[in-house]
Amino acid sequence: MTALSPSREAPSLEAPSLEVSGLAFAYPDGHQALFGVDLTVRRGERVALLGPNGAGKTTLVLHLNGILGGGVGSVRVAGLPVTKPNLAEVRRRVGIVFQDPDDQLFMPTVREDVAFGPAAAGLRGPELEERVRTALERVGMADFADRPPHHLSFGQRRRVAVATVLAMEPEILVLDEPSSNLDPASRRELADILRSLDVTVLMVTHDLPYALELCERSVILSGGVIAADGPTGELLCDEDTMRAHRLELPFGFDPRTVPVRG
Ligand SMILES: Nc1ncnc2c1ncn2[C@@H]1O[C@H](COP(=O)(O)OP(=O)(O)OP(=O)(O)O)[C@@H](O)[C@H]1O
Repeated sequence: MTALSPSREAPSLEAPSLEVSGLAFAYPDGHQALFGVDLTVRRGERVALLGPNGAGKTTLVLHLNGILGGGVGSVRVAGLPVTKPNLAEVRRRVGIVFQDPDDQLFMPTVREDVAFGPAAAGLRGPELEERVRTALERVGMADFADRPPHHLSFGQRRRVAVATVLAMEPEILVLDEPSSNLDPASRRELADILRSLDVTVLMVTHDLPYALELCERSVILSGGVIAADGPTGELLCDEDTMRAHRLELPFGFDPRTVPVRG
């Protein structure tokens, strides 16, 4: 891996990608959104973060790269505590793909959007070009490098948004509703891309079949606490747990009959 800056601290290879310990957080208006969340995600795992509306999923995700902070407890990314002095390195290690790709794409061309993060971190010349090319190839968008992002379809823009994050060579890729607004073919293609990546993934989703397809493990966050954590297939078959946390499978979908791909 190319060093982006001389001061960059190497991630600990022994540490889990993500360690959240006792995280409790109230918004400034006093609303308590998290009540002591413990979550460990090991290197290379793909984990779905499930839960009803208002459960605290976004609040938790915004703590992973320090957009929110100041509560109780701790978050570590590859061993590095998420604290103010570490924010630049934490934000390189935690790549968040937001639900709306237009929140992440703002440059005149796809190439410039994907280059933006690594260039801001100091990468230049052939190394930067190589980083951009690799990231776009990984999402199947190499032929679109010179196009303006706003000329692309929604599904293509989402792939480019994933590439902007991959270009930073993150420790963990966090995706917020990655399957939303995608047609069935784009949904499947994105699943194939995510499955092919050699990176830890935490995926926030209400799309339970997508969670089953992509993530061997799921965590249910409900009422600001982790209510369940286990193999996705088992959780989705646990009718009491599903009902208790307002999780519903699509009509006719039977998780017992879906083969889980590695
Ligand atoms: N800026 C804010 N100020 C006060 N309360 C907030 C704020 N943002 C979110 N909340 C509250 O915190 C709780 C958790 O919200 P959060 O957005 O984290 O849930 P979520 O699980 O991501 O929900 P959804 O599935 O609907 O996206 C909710 O009760 C919400 O109303």
